[in-house]
Amino acid sequence: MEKAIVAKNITKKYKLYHGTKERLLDLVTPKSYGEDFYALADVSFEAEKGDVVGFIGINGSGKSTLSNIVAGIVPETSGTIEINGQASLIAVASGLKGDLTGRDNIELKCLMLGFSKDEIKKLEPQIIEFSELDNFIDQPVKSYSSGMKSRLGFAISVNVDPDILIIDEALSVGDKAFAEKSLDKMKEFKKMGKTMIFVSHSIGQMKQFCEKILWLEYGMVKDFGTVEEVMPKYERFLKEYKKMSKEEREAYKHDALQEQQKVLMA
Ligand SMILES: Nc1ncnc2c1ncn2[C@@H]1O[C@H](COP(=O)(O)OP(=O)(O)OP(=O)(O)O)[C@@H](O)[C@H]1O
Repeated sequence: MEKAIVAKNITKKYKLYHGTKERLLDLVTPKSYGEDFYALADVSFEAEKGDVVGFIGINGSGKSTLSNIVAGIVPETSGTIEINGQASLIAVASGLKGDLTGRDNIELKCLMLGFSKDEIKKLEPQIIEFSELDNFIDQPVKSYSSGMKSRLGFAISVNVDPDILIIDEALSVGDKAFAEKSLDKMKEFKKMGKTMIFVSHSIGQMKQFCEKILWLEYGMVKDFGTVEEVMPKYERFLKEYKKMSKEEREAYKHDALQEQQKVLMA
C-alpha cells in the first residue's frame, strides 16, 4: 500500500509563561524563563492512501496541534512528517484572512494551491454555492460567525480536489443541514479513495468515517489501530473518565504527565 502520511516521533514543545513580565524577560535572555510544556510527545502514525484517520482524545490531548503539524501550519519541535510526493493537502481550518472578503479568500487560497486565474473563475461559483454564504461572500471574513467561517473553509477545501483533506472540528460549528451536506461530501471523498484526517468529538461520526483511529492523551499516543480495535476501548475509557471526580482527574493527569516525562527522556 502506498503511504500518504508518515509521522515519526513528533514532539511539540510550547513555553508557558507566568505573566507578561516572564515572557518579556525570556525574550531578553532566552531559555531562562517560562516552563516547558509538551503538547505532543513522541507521536508516530501512518496513513495509507485512501485511509480516513480519526484523531480522538479528551480536551487538550493534542489533536489540533497534530493536525496543524500535518497541515504544515505549525512547526514540530522534533520528529519528521512526510507527505506523499505530489499530494495536495488542504486543511479546512486554516488560512482565512479576516480583512479580506469571502470571495477574495477563495481566490487567495486557490492561488496558493496553484490554480490559474481561469481555473479559479470556474471554481468560484461552485465554492460560493456550497458555502451558502449568499451576499456575505463580499463581506470581510472578520464579520463572519465561526459557523460561517467554517462553511467557507469547508466549501473551499472540498471543491479544490485535494489528495489529502484535514477536517478539524469543522462540522461541530454551524447548522445541522450544513453538517449533513458536508458529511455527504466526505462520503463522496471516501469513495474516491482520498486520504483524510478527521478530528471530531463525535463518536458516531468517527465510527461512520474512519478506518484508523489515533487516540491521543496528554500529547502521547494511547492507541493507534483500526476503528474496531480502538473505539470500544476509547468508549470504555470515556465512561470511566466521566465518572471521575475533579481530584481523580487531576491524579490521572499527574500520572499521565509523569509517563510523558519518561517518554521524552527515553
Ligand atoms: N500556542 C500554544 N501555546 C501554548 N500551549 C498551547 C498552544 N496551542 C495549544 N496549546 C496547548 O497544547 C495542548 C493541546 O492542545 P490541542 O488544541 O492540540 O488539543 P485538542 O486535543 O485539540 O483539544 P480540544 O479537544 O479541546 O480541541 C493544550 O493543553 C493546549 O492548551
